[in-house]
Amino acid sequence: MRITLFSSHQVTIVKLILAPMEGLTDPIMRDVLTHVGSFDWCVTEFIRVTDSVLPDHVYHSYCPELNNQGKTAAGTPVHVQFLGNNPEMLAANAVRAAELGAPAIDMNFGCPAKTVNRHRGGSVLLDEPEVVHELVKAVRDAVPKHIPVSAKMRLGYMDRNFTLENAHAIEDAGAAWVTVHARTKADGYTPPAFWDQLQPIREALKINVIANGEIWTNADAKQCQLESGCQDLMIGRGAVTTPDLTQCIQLNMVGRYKQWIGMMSKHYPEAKALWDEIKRLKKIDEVLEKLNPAHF
Ligand SMILES: Cc1cc2nc3c(=O)[nH]c(=O)nc-3n(C[C@H](O)[C@H](O)[C@H](O)COP(=O)(O)O)c2cc1C
Repeated sequence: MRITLFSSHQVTIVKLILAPMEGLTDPIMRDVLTHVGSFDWCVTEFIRVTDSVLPDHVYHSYCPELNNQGKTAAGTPVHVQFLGNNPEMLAANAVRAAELGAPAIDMNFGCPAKTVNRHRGGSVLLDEPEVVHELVKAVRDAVPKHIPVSAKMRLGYMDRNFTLENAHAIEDAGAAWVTVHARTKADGYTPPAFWDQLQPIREALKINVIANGEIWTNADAKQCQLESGCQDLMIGRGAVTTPDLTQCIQLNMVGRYKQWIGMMSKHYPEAKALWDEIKRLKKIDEVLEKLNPAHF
C-alpha cells in the first residue's frame, strides 16, 4: 500500500506475504492464518510439473481457493506456485491455472529437497541462470498480461556465485517481482539468514525484491528491513508460530510513521494531513482496531 501526499514524499506501507510451505501452509492453514493475520497475499505449496498439463482436480486440491475467485475465505489472494524445468509444460500449466482463476503465478527456484533437485527442479536450477531465465520467460510469455508472474529464489545452490545473475535472469524474463530467501541451498534452514545479502540484489534490480527468511518477531522484521533495504516481507514459519505477527509488524510500522510524521510536522503543516490520510485507509483502521495495545 503506497500513499503520496506531497509530490516529493511517498510513504510505503509494508506488504506482508504468507510463504508457501509444503505440508504446512496448505489450504486449511491458509484459511486459518488469513483469518487471524493480515497478509497481502499467500502462495500455494509448489505444484510439480513434469511432462503433462495437470488435470483440474489437482489445481483444485492444491488451491481450492480457485472456487472463490482465487481468494481465501478471508479475502486474501492466493498465488499458484509451480516447480519444474520443462518450459513448455510450465507455460501450459500456468495458462491453465490462470484460466481456472489464479490471480498470479509464482515459480519455485528455492526447494532444497534432494529428490526435487535430483530431477533438476527447485534450487539446483540456480546454478543455471540461463535456464531460470528461459523458464520464467516461457511462463511470462504464455500467461495473459494482466496476471503477474513472479519467482522465489534462494541466494544460490551450493554458493552465491550466481546470485545477481539469477535475479537479473528473473527480472529480464519479465517477472513482476522476486522473493529471495536469504540463504543458499547449502545453508539449508540453519540460522542466520543473510539479510544483508539482499541489499545488492535490491540495488541491482528495478522490480520489487521481497525479503524472506528467519522473521519470527517484530524486531526481526525491522532488522531484516534495515539490513536488506527491502520494505516487503514474506513470512513462513514465524506466521505459523505467531499467527498475529503481521498485526504486530503493521502496528509497529504505524508507530514508526507516527514518529516520523511527528518529526515532519515541525517543518511541514501538511504532515498532519498525511497522518489523517493514513488513518482513513481501511486496512490500517482494521489493523488498529484488531490490535491488542499490549503488543505495542
Ligand atoms: C516445511 C516447509 C515447506 C516449504 N515448502 C515450500 C514450497 O512449497 N515452496 C517454496 O517456494 N518454498 C517453500 N519453503 C520455503 C519457505 O517458503 C521459506 O522460504 C522458508 O521457510 C524461509 O522463511 P521463514 O524463515 O519465514 O520460514 C518451505 C519451507 C518449509 C519450512
